[in-house]
Amino acid sequence: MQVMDGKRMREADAIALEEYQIPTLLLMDRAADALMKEVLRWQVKRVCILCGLGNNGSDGLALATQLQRFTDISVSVVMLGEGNQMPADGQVYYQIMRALNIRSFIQPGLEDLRLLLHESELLVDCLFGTGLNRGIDGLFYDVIESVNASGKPVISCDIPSGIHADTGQVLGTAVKAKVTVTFQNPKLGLYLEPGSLYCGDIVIADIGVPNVVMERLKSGFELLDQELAHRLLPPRARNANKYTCGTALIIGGSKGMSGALQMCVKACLYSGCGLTTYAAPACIMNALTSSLPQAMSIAVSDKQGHFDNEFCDELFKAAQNVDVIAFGCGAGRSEDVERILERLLLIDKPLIIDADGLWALSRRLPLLKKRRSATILTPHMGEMQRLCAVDKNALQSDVLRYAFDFVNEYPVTLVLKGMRTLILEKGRLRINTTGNEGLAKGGSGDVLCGMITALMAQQKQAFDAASLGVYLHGLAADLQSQHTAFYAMTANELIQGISDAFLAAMDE
Ligand SMILES: NC(=O)C1=CN([C@@H]2O[C@H](COP(=O)(O)OP(=O)(O)OC[C@H]3O[C@@H](n4cnc5c(N)ncnc54)[C@H](O)[C@@H]3O)[C@@H](O)[C@H]2O)[C@@H](O)CC1
Ligand SMILES: Nc1ncnc2c1ncn2[C@@H]1O[C@H](COP(=O)(O)OP(=O)(O)O)[C@@H](O)[C@H]1O
Ligand SMILES: [K+]
Repeated sequence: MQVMDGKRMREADAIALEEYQIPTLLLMDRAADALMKEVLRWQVKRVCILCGLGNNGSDGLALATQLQRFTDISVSVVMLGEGNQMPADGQVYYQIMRALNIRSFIQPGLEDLRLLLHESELLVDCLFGTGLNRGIDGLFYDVIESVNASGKPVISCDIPSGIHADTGQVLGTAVKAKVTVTFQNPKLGLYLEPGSLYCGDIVIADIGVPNVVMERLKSGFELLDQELAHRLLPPRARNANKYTCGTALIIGGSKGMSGALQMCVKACLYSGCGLTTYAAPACIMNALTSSLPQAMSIAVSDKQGHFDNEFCDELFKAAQNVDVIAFGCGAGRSEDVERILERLLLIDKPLIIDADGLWALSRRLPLLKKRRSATILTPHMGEMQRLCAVDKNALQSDVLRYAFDFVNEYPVTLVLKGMRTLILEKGRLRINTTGNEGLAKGGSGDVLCGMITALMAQQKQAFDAASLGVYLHGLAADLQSQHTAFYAMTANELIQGISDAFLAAMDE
């Protein structure tokens, strides 16, 4: 499923009209059908629809007429301007609404509005959609604040009003919805923070723009959902052997951080890698070997609890002989760790860099340009800030631009971790749909690194391996959360959930 920006959605509507003779009015009727379906699920008797002055508001008027014609729900409409200020299609529904005697309030005072919201059981937010293009103020601001203060459940039409469709930013204020019914294709802003925190559950409704139109408008943005994940699963032949399933070397750990490496290796073992070897400083080997009997190990002499670069010959020899290398989990920060990363970057093998490996990389970014094999980076927002050398606010307010700038400059697959993890390569973006707040604990990222390493060893396509790893990691958390409280979830539970995640993804 493609994810769209506002500009492409407008183009889609225009092409539907001009080349396929599909009038906007028909699309609006379908949009209103989809909204009505959602309203009916709430089993309420009194609904208030708040309408702005564009097509989003017109969808709201269309919904009002449908609810009046097809249900016994009592409908009230709040309009933030006169009927003749609406677009032509909206005026059609406005006239029907008048003829049907639907209760409507044009620019009501705030006290009246609050009373109306209070007596309603469900609100439908049709103030702004993809046309929002400046900060919200004046009456619109007060209305949105009143909607949020009412405590009533809200269904947003297309996108919560106040959220920018392309960036997910709040322009002044925004409606907090329980559900967003988004039309044709989901909008970027529904998945980027903070928009992702305002939209509630997302329902995607086909309103009848022909598929050929949407395919023509290739955005390069894709929703990482069950359908896609299923397609990305690496085949496992009946006559597979440990070598055909890929070999991986995972390098990491340091004094006090053996757990990070252990989680990463375990996740790799649980995710289908044929042969997994890990390399760690000798001082933590005892802590690892008994808990990782299925993996092979290389002990490297240590220097104050970290790898000693002088004694890494066996490690680099092994690195030459595996399909994939992962570096960083729990490796700590030292000059030797930086040296080791430098040497790994020169090896012509796929390389996954995580955690402290990303710290070392941030001081040696130009080396990425010399890479001849795939490189996957898995930063969280803090690590991304360091890689881009920007402050938190700048990154958060325009995360996609920074992420695309990065992959345009460096030949990498970028896994930008967060509530909705983003996977990027030049010109391509996938947005993950799995995962939950149970993952907000140390160790979750190490598990992800191990899973991506295993999938890379098996299918060798960095963008796909990274995407599938992110999807399954979130799905493992979602499935585990059916019987484990978010509070109680640790990397152990997550690893235990990997098998169920694979089974679910294998389901057609
Ligand atoms: N165009 C089409 O063919 C269809 C559009 N649809 C709906 O139309 C929406 C997009 O419609 P529009 O492009 O008319 O845009 P909107 O309905 O989002 O609103 C745009 C109007 O609000 C004004 N505006 C923008 N920001 C403002 C602000 N901060 N304060 C006050 N006024 C502001 C604009 O100048 C414009 O007049 C979609 O989200 C979707 O809900 C659907 O009806 C399906 C068909
Ligand atoms: N609230 C959340 N919702 C969804 N996923 C989350 C949430 N919090 C954390 N995660 C996921 O958990 C992982 C955490 O990674 P990271 O911050 O590197 O953890 P660690 O410190 O354990 O390595 C990422 O994959 C991230 O997407
Ligand atoms: K809206």
